[in-house]
Parts: sequence; structure tokens; C-alpha cells
Amino acid sequence: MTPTEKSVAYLGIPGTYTYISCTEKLPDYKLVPRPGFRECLEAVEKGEVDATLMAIENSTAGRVEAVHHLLRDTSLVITGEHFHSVKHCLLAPEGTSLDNVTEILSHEQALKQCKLFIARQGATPIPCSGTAVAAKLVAQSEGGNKAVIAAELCVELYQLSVLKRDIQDMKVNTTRFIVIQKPPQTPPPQIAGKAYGTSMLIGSNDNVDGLDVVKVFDCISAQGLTVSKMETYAGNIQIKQIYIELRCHSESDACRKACANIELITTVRPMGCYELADRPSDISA
Ligand SMILES: O=C(O)C(=O)Cc1ccccc1
Repeated sequence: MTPTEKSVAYLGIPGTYTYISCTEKLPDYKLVPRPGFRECLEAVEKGEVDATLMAIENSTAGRVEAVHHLLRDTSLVITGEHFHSVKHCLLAPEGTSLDNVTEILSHEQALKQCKLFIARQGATPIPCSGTAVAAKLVAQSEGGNKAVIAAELCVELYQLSVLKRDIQDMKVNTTRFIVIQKPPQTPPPQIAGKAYGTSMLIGSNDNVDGLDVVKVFDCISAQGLTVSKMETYAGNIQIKQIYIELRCHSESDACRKACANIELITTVRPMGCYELADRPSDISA
């Protein structure tokens, strides 16, 4: 690695959807494999890499819960986003017949996105830490009853063959990835005509009285801002803390005023400001 070359940690080994998305979003970065989401975040925190790219939500399977929880436990911030249209393939060692497949290995996100296909096949889903690791395991397996849900790139990487393409339950199956880096990160310059997103954590997990979400949203709508994503945290019967994304730049007057007013009620932790990536035409904006 040259001293100026930047690096990005990604989930798994070559061939994961995260690996492919890194090559699309950060083509000049050196790709650094890590076995799990936690290890990717740790690599950024320890300064071993400049960034990590992680799946945060999917149009079929919803939020990637682990990422929301793990990210909250770091001091890292979001600096970018990327959309990838995920086309799953069923891959198996050469000579495997689809009729004999009884076990399907993959990452839990991919298994969720192909739930109906797996049920129709009458196969048992087997979660693995990533799609490419699952592909490697299936490639080394014997017995002719195992297959993997992975990207077609894994065919050449792990010597597998395609049993079926496009097996995701929904034709439109888009994953949103986020770029995560260490703070402080200066927000991108505000350029007219460009759209920005600002992420924040509102409230605190040790707020025994819970969070008055309606009051928080009042502060936001009073400034004419739009909430494009909201997640509550599981583990509490009462809402104590929320993660939200606003369609605005963090330095805009509206955002500053909304945050100042929310801070009169509860705590606000900035989680990053980033230029919005183009929304794929097949998902709603
Ligand atoms: O295991 C992978 O390939 C990943 O990158 C996680 C994932 C799985 C399915 C869709 C998007 C991301």
C-alpha cells in the first residue's frame, strides 16, 4: 500500500456484496477483509483503515439490526451512502442437481431476501458470517446436497456453478450501504442542486421516562424538514432513543434550529452528514 492509498474494511472475503459495493463506491481504496461487522468497525476505530462500508437496510428484508446496534456503540460517523441492486444466485459444486439441494448456506440478510425460494425448495437455511465464506464452504463440501446464495462473482472465485439466477423473492431488491469513518469529519461543502442527508441519535438509552417522539418530530417539522428514516432500538418496551436521518445538510439553518430545539428536550448526537447517492429508479425516493 502506498502511503497515500486509502483503505476500506469490508465484511467477509472477496465476493461478498459488500466487497462488490466497495469496488463501486470507493474504486481507488485498498480492500481490507474482516470477518464480521464488529471487526470492520473496530478496524476504523483503531485507525487500521480509513473507512468501512456496511449494509444498513434492504428493500426486502428491512434494517440490518446488528449494524444499528454496533454503530451506536462506537463514536464513528456516516460520511456517505451507496445503493446496490442485489441479484442473488443459487450456486453449488459442478454436477449438483437442484432436486438434491436440502441445505442452503448464506448470510442471514441473503437468506431473508430469498425466504420464499428456500421454502419452495424445502431446504434448510444455514446462516453464515458472509455470502462468500458460505460459497467457499459449499465449494469444499461433499454429498451434493448443499448450495449457497451468493453473487455470481463467487462462481469464478470459488469454482462453483450456477443452479439458478435471480432467486430473490422481490424483483426489486436494493441494499443501501453506508460509509463509516472516524470523527471529526468536516461535512461536505453545500453545493446548490445537490442533496444531503444528516444522521443523528436522539435521546439516551438511560432515559427512564422514555422519549417524547412527537415533540422531537414537531421540532423537525417546524423547520420544514423531512425525516427519511427512523429506527427505534429493540430491547426496551418504551422508546428511549431513536436513530433518524433528515433530508438536509447539517450546517443548514433549518437543521441547526431543529437540533437546538430538540436539545431543549433531550440529547442529540450527530452521526454524520453526507451527499445523498442517486436513488435507484426502481425504489421510491
Ligand atoms: O455477505 C455478504 O455478501 C454481505 O455483504 C452482506 C449482505 C448480504 C446480502 C445482501 C447485502 C449484504
